[in-house]
Amino acid sequence: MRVTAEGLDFDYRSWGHRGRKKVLDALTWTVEPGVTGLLGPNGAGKTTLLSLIVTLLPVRGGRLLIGEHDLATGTGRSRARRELGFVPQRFSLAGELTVADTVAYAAWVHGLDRRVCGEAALRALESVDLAGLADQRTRSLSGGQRQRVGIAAALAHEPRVLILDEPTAGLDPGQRLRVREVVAGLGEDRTVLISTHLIEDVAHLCSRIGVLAGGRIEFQGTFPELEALIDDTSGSSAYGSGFERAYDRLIARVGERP
Ligand SMILES: Nc1ncnc2c1ncn2[C@@H]1O[C@H](COP(=O)(O)OP(=O)(O)OP(=O)(O)O)[C@@H](O)[C@H]1O
Repeated sequence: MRVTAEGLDFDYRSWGHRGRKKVLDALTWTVEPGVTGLLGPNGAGKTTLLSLIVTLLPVRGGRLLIGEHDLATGTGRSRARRELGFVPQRFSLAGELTVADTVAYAAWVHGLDRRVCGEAALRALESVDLAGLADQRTRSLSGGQRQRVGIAAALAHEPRVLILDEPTAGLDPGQRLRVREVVAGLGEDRTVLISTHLIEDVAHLCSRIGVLAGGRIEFQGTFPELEALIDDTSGSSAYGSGFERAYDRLIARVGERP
């Protein structure tokens, strides 16, 4: 299932908040099935775009479609919500609940019949490789395990589109790798869109990449295509030369393109 933005505008002022005039400016982009990375400098509007996609913010200008469902209409939004799973940048888990109950509750909130929520939770936990911890209380989990519980909770109602806002931020390298492996598997039969600052994530995970800058998708393509934007004369590759510096260079190069 595709996510399609056509001429999408957004500003927080018309939404009653203080802030910069335009965050998204006639943004046009199609996210295809598989894992797509959304990159961009701090404050570029990545979380805003994800919030519009998952219907947390209203579409006021342009069009946004989840498959055929147009988020500008009430019917479109409610149909789209069944197809959407979302893991926000920060979320909290009720520490006293077990892992299985946490995910079963999320399934129930997403409208599944109470009688099938337990089964749905186990399926989702298997897909993030956490079925072995089903009976453990969430307060005893590591950061990476918590993140995987969050992903399972977003998956339990079997959405075809999964949106992850910085899923590996704050994790240690081992946990990051584990979350990455899980996300890669999920992209085999879904549309997965992840926002990230980590060039390692996009290098290892994303079949397609979009770079958000100046309110628009300034670059779309594969990681090697993005890498090719780095100055050839620097003689270094994005992946091999210090991730953060390389990331800044990549983003700067995208912004400089004619
Ligand atoms: N609720 C809000 N009210 C007013 N302005 C906001 C609000 N949320 C975000 N903004 C502003 O909108 C712009 C885009 O923010 P957003 O969080 O979408 O960017 P981002 O690319 O996700 O940033 P980061 O990489 O730092 O997470 C920023 O200038 C931010 O200050």
